[in-house]
Amino acid sequence: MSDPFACFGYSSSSSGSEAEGGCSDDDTRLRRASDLTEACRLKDKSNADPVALTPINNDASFEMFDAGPSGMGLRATAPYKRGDEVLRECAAMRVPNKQAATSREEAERKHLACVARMFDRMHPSTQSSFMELSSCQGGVKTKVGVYDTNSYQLGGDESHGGLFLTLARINHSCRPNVVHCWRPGLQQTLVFALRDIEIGEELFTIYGPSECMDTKGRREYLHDRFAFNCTCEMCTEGNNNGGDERMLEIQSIQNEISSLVSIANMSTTKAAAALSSVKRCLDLMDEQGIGGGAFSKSLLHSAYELCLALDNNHAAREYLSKELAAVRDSEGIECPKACAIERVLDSITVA
Ligand SMILES: C[S@@+](CC[C@H](N)C(=O)[O-])C[C@H]1O[C@@H](n2cnc3c(N)ncnc32)[C@H](O)[C@@H]1O
Repeated sequence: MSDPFACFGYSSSSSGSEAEGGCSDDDTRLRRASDLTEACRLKDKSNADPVALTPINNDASFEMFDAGPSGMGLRATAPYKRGDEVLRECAAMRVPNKQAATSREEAERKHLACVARMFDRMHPSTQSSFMELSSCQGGVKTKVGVYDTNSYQLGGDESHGGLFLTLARINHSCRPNVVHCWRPGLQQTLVFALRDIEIGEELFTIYGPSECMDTKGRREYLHDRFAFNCTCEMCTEGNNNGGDERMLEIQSIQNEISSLVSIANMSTTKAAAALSSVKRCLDLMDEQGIGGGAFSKSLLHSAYELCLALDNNHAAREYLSKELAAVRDSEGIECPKACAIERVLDSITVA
């Protein structure tokens, strides 16, 4: 899977170097305690007796169900508040993304051999859970087909991918209600609620693309990259409520903001214009239902920098506080990035 937030200078799959920065993942306070020691009991497709599927949270507040055209999915069995931790999980399999090869065929052969080797190392019960997962490659289900359909990037450098047996059951939405985040310090992927979620609501993360696109662009991207026709709420709405126009305007503002080179040395007029674009973009994201922390934190950071350039420390502080809330909600309360922002917040003087 790709990293939908990488283009914002943020990575959903990496929180950067977690060994540094004074906040250890060991003392991360969880809003929802979790432990990987017990098997979770999830319901099978027929809705018959719950079946033990994969080693995940022993207090998981979700279950697996038949989500219709998108296959199996996970839905909430308890309400979540924005920022709640939904899941944390270790990879059942890790595979390097790029291996030295002289041709595409050789690279594919090596990839296939690596997945097969890693599969052989897994416990037989993990092997069966792995083979129960879906595959976007038609015909006979293969190990590599299952891996390629369900794996996520581990970290922003994209050197390795990993397959998580429970995360793999979360379907995609272009308007997700959860966000996943690889935490190198924990060597786990964590999933957080992007907004309040009610009992019975399906959990959706975002597989990509990393930039805002209209329905046609997103559908093409998802089809090319993951071989499915997206049936999510936003794609079904299309431009009914002006969604496509909003997404294209958001994309254009994001491009404009990311092309700003040195905010610190910018003229006041330019900085003020850029700040009003950022505000417009944040409003559009809210209207489009993608205003959750994972999407907005990079823009909030730009707004903070622009306010500093405009010598408005008060507003800078407000934007940085909002960014901190967004980071905590989407990466964890005491993730290293949140700790770093806290230190900067403390250093901003307001007259
Ligand atoms: C990582 S798996 C998700 C879990 C899967 N539905 C299952 O039954 O195990 C990805 C696959 O789910 C399906 N899927 C996920 N999100 C979808 C969406 N928005 N629209 C249509 N199919 C989707 C596609 O078949 C895709 O290849």
